[in-house]
Amino acid sequence: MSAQSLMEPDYTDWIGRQDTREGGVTPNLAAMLNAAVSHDLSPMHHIAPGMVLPSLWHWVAFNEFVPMSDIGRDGHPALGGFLPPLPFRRRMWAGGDVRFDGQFHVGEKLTKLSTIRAVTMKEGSTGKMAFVTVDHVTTGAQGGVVEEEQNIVYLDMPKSFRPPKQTPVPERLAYDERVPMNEVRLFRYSAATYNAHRIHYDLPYAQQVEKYPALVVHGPMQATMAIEAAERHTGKTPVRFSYRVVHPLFHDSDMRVVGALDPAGGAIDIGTATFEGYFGLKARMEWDTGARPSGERVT
Ligand SMILES: C/C(=C\C(=O)SCCNC(=O)CCNC(=O)[C@H](O)C(C)(C)COP(=O)(O)OP(=O)(O)OC[C@H]1O[C@@H](n2cnc3c(N)ncnc32)[C@H](O)[C@@H]1OP(=O)(O)O)C(=O)O
Repeated sequence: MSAQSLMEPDYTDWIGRQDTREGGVTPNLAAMLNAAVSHDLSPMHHIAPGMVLPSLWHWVAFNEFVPMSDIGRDGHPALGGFLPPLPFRRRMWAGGDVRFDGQFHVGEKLTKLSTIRAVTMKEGSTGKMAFVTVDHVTTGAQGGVVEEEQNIVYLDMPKSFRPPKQTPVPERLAYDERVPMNEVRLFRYSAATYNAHRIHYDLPYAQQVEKYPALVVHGPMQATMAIEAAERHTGKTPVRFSYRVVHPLFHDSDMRVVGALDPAGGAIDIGTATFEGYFGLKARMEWDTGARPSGERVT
Protein backbone atom coordinates (compact mmCIF):
# COMPACT_ATOMS: atom_id res chain seq x y z
CA MET A 1 0.00 0.00 0.00
CA SER A 2 1.44 3.40 -0.92
CA ALA A 3 1.97 6.21 1.58
CA GLN A 4 -0.67 8.19 -0.35
CA SER A 5 -3.41 5.57 0.20
CA LEU A 6 -2.62 5.41 3.93
CA MET A 7 -3.12 9.15 4.18
CA GLU A 8 -6.22 9.72 2.09
CA PRO A 9 -7.97 8.10 -0.87
CA ASP A 10 -6.56 8.91 -4.28
CA TYR A 11 -9.07 10.13 -6.87
CA THR A 12 -6.67 10.76 -9.75
CA ASP A 13 -8.43 8.03 -11.80
CA TRP A 14 -11.59 10.14 -11.74
CA ILE A 15 -9.97 13.27 -13.14
CA GLY A 16 -10.85 13.73 -16.78
CA ARG A 17 -13.96 11.51 -16.68
CA GLN A 18 -16.56 12.82 -19.04
CA ASP A 19 -20.30 12.69 -19.51
CA THR A 20 -22.27 14.02 -22.46
CA ARG A 21 -25.97 14.82 -22.29
CA GLU A 22 -28.60 16.16 -24.63
CA GLY A 23 -31.43 18.24 -23.31
CA GLY A 24 -33.29 21.47 -23.55
CA VAL A 25 -35.85 23.61 -21.78
CA THR A 26 -39.35 22.87 -23.01
CA PRO A 27 -42.08 25.52 -22.58
CA ASN A 28 -43.54 23.43 -19.76
CA LEU A 29 -40.23 23.19 -17.90
CA ALA A 30 -39.58 26.92 -18.43
CA ALA A 31 -43.03 27.65 -16.96
CA MET A 32 -42.22 25.53 -13.89
CA LEU A 33 -38.95 27.38 -13.30
CA ASN A 34 -40.62 30.72 -14.01
CA ALA A 35 -43.15 30.09 -11.25
CA ALA A 36 -40.40 29.06 -8.82
CA VAL A 37 -38.10 32.08 -9.20
CA SER A 38 -40.48 34.95 -9.91
CA HIS A 39 -41.54 37.43 -7.22
CA ASP A 40 -43.18 40.86 -6.96
CA LEU A 41 -40.15 42.75 -8.35
CA SER A 42 -39.43 40.09 -10.96
CA PRO A 43 -42.78 39.18 -12.45
CA MET A 44 -43.37 35.98 -14.40
CA HIS A 45 -42.34 35.87 -18.07
CA HIS A 46 -44.76 35.01 -20.82
CA ILE A 47 -43.24 31.69 -21.87
CA ALA A 48 -43.34 30.81 -25.56
CA PRO A 49 -41.25 28.53 -27.78
CA GLY A 50 -38.21 30.46 -29.05
CA MET A 51 -38.14 32.87 -26.07
CA VAL A 52 -34.59 33.76 -25.06
CA LEU A 53 -33.75 31.70 -21.99
CA PRO A 54 -33.00 33.95 -19.00
CA SER A 55 -29.48 33.55 -17.61
CA LEU A 56 -28.81 30.27 -15.78
CA TRP A 57 -32.14 28.71 -16.80
CA HIS A 58 -30.09 26.18 -18.78
CA TRP A 59 -29.45 24.55 -15.38
CA VAL A 60 -32.82 22.80 -15.75
CA ALA A 61 -32.04 21.54 -19.27
CA PHE A 62 -30.34 18.31 -18.24
CA ASN A 63 -32.44 17.03 -15.35
CA GLU A 64 -31.39 13.53 -14.35
CA PHE A 65 -33.95 10.73 -14.11
CA VAL A 66 -32.03 7.97 -12.31
CA PRO A 67 -33.85 4.88 -11.01
CA MET A 68 -34.86 4.92 -7.33
CA SER A 69 -32.39 2.07 -6.74
CA ASP A 70 -29.51 4.44 -7.65
CA ILE A 71 -30.51 7.15 -5.18
CA GLY A 72 -28.48 7.67 -1.98
CA ARG A 73 -29.88 8.39 1.47
CA ASP A 74 -29.81 12.15 0.86
CA GLY A 75 -32.00 11.85 -2.26
CA HIS A 76 -29.18 12.55 -4.75
CA PRO A 77 -27.84 9.92 -7.14
CA ALA A 78 -25.43 7.82 -5.04
CA LEU A 79 -21.73 8.70 -5.35
CA GLY A 80 -19.54 6.40 -7.41
CA GLY A 81 -21.42 6.93 -10.68
CA PHE A 82 -20.12 10.02 -12.49
CA LEU A 83 -18.85 11.59 -9.25
CA PRO A 84 -16.16 9.82 -7.17
CA PRO A 85 -17.09 7.73 -4.08
CA LEU A 86 -15.96 10.29 -1.50
CA PRO A 87 -16.00 9.42 2.21
CA PHE A 88 -18.25 12.42 2.98
CA ARG A 89 -22.04 12.23 2.89
CA ARG A 90 -23.22 15.86 3.14
CA ARG A 91 -23.39 17.56 -0.23
CA MET A 92 -23.65 21.29 -0.88
CA TRP A 93 -23.51 23.38 -4.05
CA ALA A 94 -20.46 25.56 -3.32
CA GLY A 95 -19.99 27.89 -6.27
CA GLY A 96 -18.85 28.32 -9.81
CA ASP A 97 -17.72 30.50 -12.65
CA VAL A 98 -19.93 30.86 -15.73
CA ARG A 99 -18.97 32.45 -19.07
CA PHE A 100 -21.72 33.28 -21.52
CA ASP A 101 -21.28 33.56 -25.27
CA GLY A 102 -24.63 34.00 -27.01
CA GLN A 103 -28.05 32.89 -25.88
CA PHE A 104 -30.18 29.78 -25.54
CA HIS A 105 -33.90 29.60 -26.29
CA VAL A 106 -36.98 27.79 -25.01
CA GLY A 107 -37.31 24.60 -27.03
CA GLU A 108 -33.75 24.71 -28.45
CA LYS A 109 -31.72 21.49 -28.40
CA LEU A 110 -28.80 21.84 -25.98
CA THR A 111 -25.80 19.55 -25.49
CA LYS A 112 -23.63 19.46 -22.38
CA LEU A 113 -20.15 17.98 -22.01
CA SER A 114 -19.12 17.60 -18.36
CA THR A 115 -15.57 16.79 -17.26
CA ILE A 116 -14.31 16.15 -13.74
CA ARG A 117 -11.40 18.56 -13.40
CA ALA A 118 -10.33 18.21 -9.77
CA VAL A 119 -11.04 16.61 -6.40
CA THR A 120 -9.50 18.71 -3.65
CA MET A 121 -9.45 17.89 0.05
CA LYS A 122 -9.54 20.91 2.35
CA GLU A 123 -10.07 21.75 5.98
CA GLY A 124 -12.30 24.71 6.72
CA SER A 125 -13.81 26.34 9.80
CA THR A 126 -16.63 23.74 9.63
CA GLY A 127 -14.31 20.72 9.33
CA LYS A 128 -12.85 18.49 6.61
CA MET A 129 -14.35 18.73 3.15
CA ALA A 130 -13.81 17.65 -0.43
CA PHE A 131 -14.44 19.96 -3.36
CA VAL A 132 -15.29 18.36 -6.69
CA THR A 133 -14.74 20.71 -9.61
CA VAL A 134 -16.69 19.84 -12.75
CA ASP A 135 -16.30 21.75 -16.02
CA HIS A 136 -19.41 21.94 -18.19
CA VAL A 137 -19.61 23.20 -21.77
CA THR A 138 -23.19 23.67 -22.94
CA THR A 139 -23.78 24.29 -26.63
CA GLY A 140 -27.04 25.34 -28.23
CA ALA A 141 -28.18 24.22 -31.67
CA GLN A 142 -28.48 27.94 -32.54
CA GLY A 143 -24.85 28.71 -31.65
CA GLY A 144 -24.85 29.91 -28.03
CA VAL A 145 -22.20 28.49 -25.70
CA VAL A 146 -21.94 28.57 -21.90
CA GLU A 147 -18.70 27.39 -20.32
CA GLU A 148 -18.71 26.89 -16.60
CA GLU A 149 -16.83 25.57 -13.63
CA GLN A 150 -19.06 24.07 -10.92
CA ASN A 151 -17.81 23.37 -7.41
CA ILE A 152 -19.66 20.86 -5.28
CA VAL A 153 -18.53 20.36 -1.69
CA TYR A 154 -18.91 17.20 0.40
CA LEU A 155 -18.67 17.35 4.17
CA ASP A 156 -19.09 15.05 7.18
CA MET A 157 -22.45 14.74 8.87
CA PRO A 158 -22.05 17.07 11.86
CA LYS A 159 -23.20 16.33 15.41
CA SER A 160 -24.83 19.74 15.48
CA PHE A 161 -25.11 22.72 13.11
CA ARG A 162 -21.73 24.47 12.77
CA PRO A 163 -22.33 27.61 10.74
CA PRO A 164 -19.49 28.96 8.63
CA LYS A 165 -18.21 32.47 9.30
CA GLN A 166 -20.48 35.33 8.25
CA THR A 167 -19.47 37.66 5.42
CA PRO A 168 -21.08 41.06 6.02
CA VAL A 169 -23.03 42.78 3.26
CA PRO A 170 -21.72 46.31 2.55
CA GLU A 171 -23.91 49.17 3.73
CA ARG A 172 -23.89 51.06 0.43
CA LEU A 173 -25.96 49.11 -2.04
CA ALA A 174 -27.40 49.97 -5.44
CA TYR A 175 -30.43 47.78 -4.69
CA ASP A 176 -31.73 45.62 -1.87
CA GLU A 177 -34.84 43.52 -2.60
CA ARG A 178 -36.89 41.25 -0.37
CA VAL A 179 -37.82 37.86 -1.82
CA PRO A 180 -40.38 35.79 0.10
CA MET A 181 -38.84 32.41 0.95
CA ASN A 182 -40.87 29.43 2.04
CA GLU A 183 -41.40 25.68 1.57
CA VAL A 184 -43.49 26.23 -1.55
CA ARG A 185 -40.74 28.08 -3.39
CA LEU A 186 -38.20 25.43 -2.40
CA PHE A 187 -40.52 22.63 -3.50
CA ARG A 188 -41.13 24.33 -6.83
CA TYR A 189 -37.41 24.79 -7.53
CA SER A 190 -36.71 21.18 -6.54
CA ALA A 191 -39.50 20.06 -8.87
CA ALA A 192 -38.32 22.17 -11.83
CA THR A 193 -34.76 20.86 -11.44
CA TYR A 194 -35.91 17.32 -10.51
CA ASN A 195 -33.56 17.68 -7.54
CA ALA A 196 -34.59 15.19 -4.87
CA HIS A 197 -32.00 16.35 -2.31
CA ARG A 198 -33.92 16.00 0.96
CA ILE A 199 -32.37 19.06 2.65
CA HIS A 200 -34.67 21.19 0.44
CA TYR A 201 -38.05 19.60 1.32
CA ASP A 202 -37.77 16.98 4.09
CA LEU A 203 -37.58 18.96 7.34
CA PRO A 204 -37.06 15.98 9.72
CA TYR A 205 -34.21 14.74 7.49
CA ALA A 206 -32.66 18.22 7.17
CA GLN A 207 -32.76 18.75 10.94
CA GLN A 208 -32.14 15.28 12.33
CA VAL A 209 -29.62 13.89 9.82
CA GLU A 210 -27.79 16.86 8.27
CA LYS A 211 -28.42 19.02 11.38
CA TYR A 212 -29.58 22.17 9.63
CA PRO A 213 -31.92 24.44 11.58
CA ALA A 214 -34.43 24.46 8.70
CA LEU A 215 -34.77 23.57 5.00
CA VAL A 216 -31.82 24.78 2.92
CA VAL A 217 -32.36 27.24 0.04
CA HIS A 218 -30.88 25.89 -3.20
CA GLY A 219 -27.60 27.58 -4.22
CA PRO A 220 -28.53 27.54 -7.93
CA MET A 221 -31.88 29.17 -7.19
CA GLN A 222 -30.10 31.95 -5.28
CA ALA A 223 -27.73 32.40 -8.23
CA THR A 224 -30.61 32.53 -10.72
CA MET A 225 -32.40 35.20 -8.68
CA ALA A 226 -29.23 37.20 -8.05
CA ILE A 227 -28.27 37.39 -11.73
CA GLU A 228 -31.85 38.23 -12.76
CA ALA A 229 -31.89 41.22 -10.40
CA ALA A 230 -28.44 42.36 -11.60
CA GLU A 231 -29.56 42.28 -15.24
CA ARG A 232 -32.81 44.11 -14.41
CA HIS A 233 -30.99 46.86 -12.48
CA THR A 234 -28.07 47.35 -14.89
CA GLY A 235 -29.82 46.62 -18.19
CA LYS A 236 -26.68 44.63 -19.11
CA THR A 237 -26.24 41.15 -20.50
CA PRO A 238 -23.67 39.11 -18.57
CA VAL A 239 -20.55 37.69 -20.16
CA ARG A 240 -19.38 36.24 -16.84
CA PHE A 241 -20.89 35.30 -13.50
CA SER A 242 -18.65 34.00 -10.71
CA TYR A 243 -20.07 33.05 -7.35
CA ARG A 244 -19.66 31.26 -4.05
CA VAL A 245 -22.40 30.16 -1.69
CA VAL A 246 -20.67 31.25 1.51
CA HIS A 247 -23.39 30.55 4.09
CA PRO A 248 -26.55 28.43 3.95
CA LEU A 249 -29.86 30.29 3.82
CA PHE A 250 -33.03 28.74 5.22
CA HIS A 251 -36.66 28.51 4.13
CA ASP A 252 -38.07 30.17 7.23
CA SER A 253 -36.57 33.62 6.55
CA ASP A 254 -37.14 35.81 3.54
CA MET A 255 -34.09 36.37 1.38
CA ARG A 256 -32.45 39.64 0.31
CA VAL A 257 -31.16 40.04 -3.24
CA VAL A 258 -28.52 42.78 -3.26
CA GLY A 259 -26.15 44.55 -5.61
CA ALA A 260 -23.39 47.18 -5.39
CA LEU A 261 -22.15 48.70 -8.66
CA ASP A 262 -18.42 48.63 -9.22
CA PRO A 263 -17.43 52.29 -9.75
CA ALA A 264 -14.86 51.12 -12.32
CA GLY A 265 -17.76 50.00 -14.55
CA GLY A 266 -18.28 46.74 -16.39
CA ALA A 267 -19.23 44.74 -13.30
CA ILE A 268 -21.50 44.57 -10.31
CA ASP A 269 -20.94 42.77 -7.01
CA ILE A 270 -24.14 40.99 -6.19
CA GLY A 271 -25.53 38.36 -3.90
CA THR A 272 -28.23 37.04 -1.67
CA ALA A 273 -28.27 37.85 2.00
CA THR A 274 -30.02 37.54 5.31
CA PHE A 275 -31.78 40.33 7.18
CA GLU A 276 -29.09 39.89 9.86
CA GLY A 277 -26.71 41.37 7.28
CA TYR A 278 -24.53 38.56 5.93
CA PHE A 279 -24.21 36.99 2.47
CA GLY A 280 -25.69 33.66 1.45
CA LEU A 281 -24.35 33.79 -2.09
CA LYS A 282 -21.60 36.24 -3.01
CA ALA A 283 -21.13 36.87 -6.71
CA ARG A 284 -19.93 39.18 -9.42
CA MET A 285 -21.54 39.75 -12.80
CA GLU A 286 -19.48 41.22 -15.64
CA TRP A 287 -20.75 42.50 -18.95
CA ASP A 288 -19.17 43.25 -22.27
CA THR A 289 -17.22 46.52 -22.30
CA GLY A 290 -15.09 45.57 -25.29
CA ALA A 291 -12.39 44.25 -22.93
CA ARG A 292 -11.94 40.56 -22.16
CA PRO A 293 -13.71 39.30 -19.00
CA SER A 294 -11.43 39.74 -15.98
CA GLY A 295 -9.63 36.84 -14.39
CA GLU A 296 -11.04 37.87 -11.00
CA ARG A 297 -12.87 35.29 -8.94
CA VAL A 298 -15.19 35.67 -5.99
CA THR A 299 -13.51 34.48 -2.78
C1 LIG B 1 -28.55 22.24 -5.36
C2 LIG B 1 -27.69 21.46 -4.45
C3 LIG B 1 -27.31 21.80 -3.19
C4 LIG B 1 -27.51 23.08 -2.58
O1 LIG B 1 -28.04 23.99 -3.13
S1 LIG B 1 -26.87 23.24 -0.96
C5 LIG B 1 -27.23 24.93 -0.59
C6 LIG B 1 -26.32 25.90 -1.22
N1 LIG B 1 -24.98 25.84 -0.69
C7 LIG B 1 -24.68 26.33 0.52
O2 LIG B 1 -25.54 26.79 1.24
C8 LIG B 1 -23.22 26.32 0.93
C9 LIG B 1 -22.99 27.32 2.03
N2 LIG B 1 -21.58 27.42 2.35
C10 LIG B 1 -21.05 26.87 3.43
O3 LIG B 1 -21.73 26.23 4.23
C11 LIG B 1 -19.57 27.09 3.65
O4 LIG B 1 -19.11 28.14 2.84
C12 LIG B 1 -18.71 25.82 3.36
C13 LIG B 1 -18.81 25.38 1.89
C14 LIG B 1 -19.13 24.69 4.28
C15 LIG B 1 -17.24 26.18 3.64
O5 LIG B 1 -17.19 26.85 4.86
P1 LIG B 1 -15.93 26.77 5.82
O6 LIG B 1 -16.06 27.91 6.77
O7 LIG B 1 -15.79 25.42 6.42
O8 LIG B 1 -14.73 26.95 4.82
P2 LIG B 1 -13.61 28.08 4.83
O9 LIG B 1 -14.21 29.39 4.47
O10 LIG B 1 -12.85 27.96 6.11
O11 LIG B 1 -12.70 27.63 3.59
C16 LIG B 1 -11.95 26.43 3.61
C17 LIG B 1 -11.35 26.24 2.23
O12 LIG B 1 -12.40 25.96 1.29
C18 LIG B 1 -12.43 26.99 0.27
N3 LIG B 1 -13.84 27.30 0.01
C19 LIG B 1 -14.74 27.68 0.92
N4 LIG B 1 -15.94 27.88 0.35
C20 LIG B 1 -15.77 27.63 -0.97
C21 LIG B 1 -16.63 27.66 -2.08
N5 LIG B 1 -17.93 28.01 -1.94
N6 LIG B 1 -16.16 27.35 -3.29
C22 LIG B 1 -14.85 26.99 -3.46
N7 LIG B 1 -13.95 26.93 -2.40
C23 LIG B 1 -14.42 27.25 -1.20
C24 LIG B 1 -11.71 28.18 0.87
O13 LIG B 1 -11.19 29.00 -0.14
C25 LIG B 1 -10.65 27.50 1.70
O14 LIG B 1 -9.63 27.06 0.82
P3 LIG B 1 -8.09 27.25 1.17
O15 LIG B 1 -7.36 26.71 -0.02
O16 LIG B 1 -7.90 28.71 1.39
O17 LIG B 1 -7.87 26.44 2.43
C26 LIG B 1 -27.18 20.19 -4.94
O18 LIG B 1 -26.55 19.47 -4.14
O19 LIG B 1 -27.36 19.86 -6.12
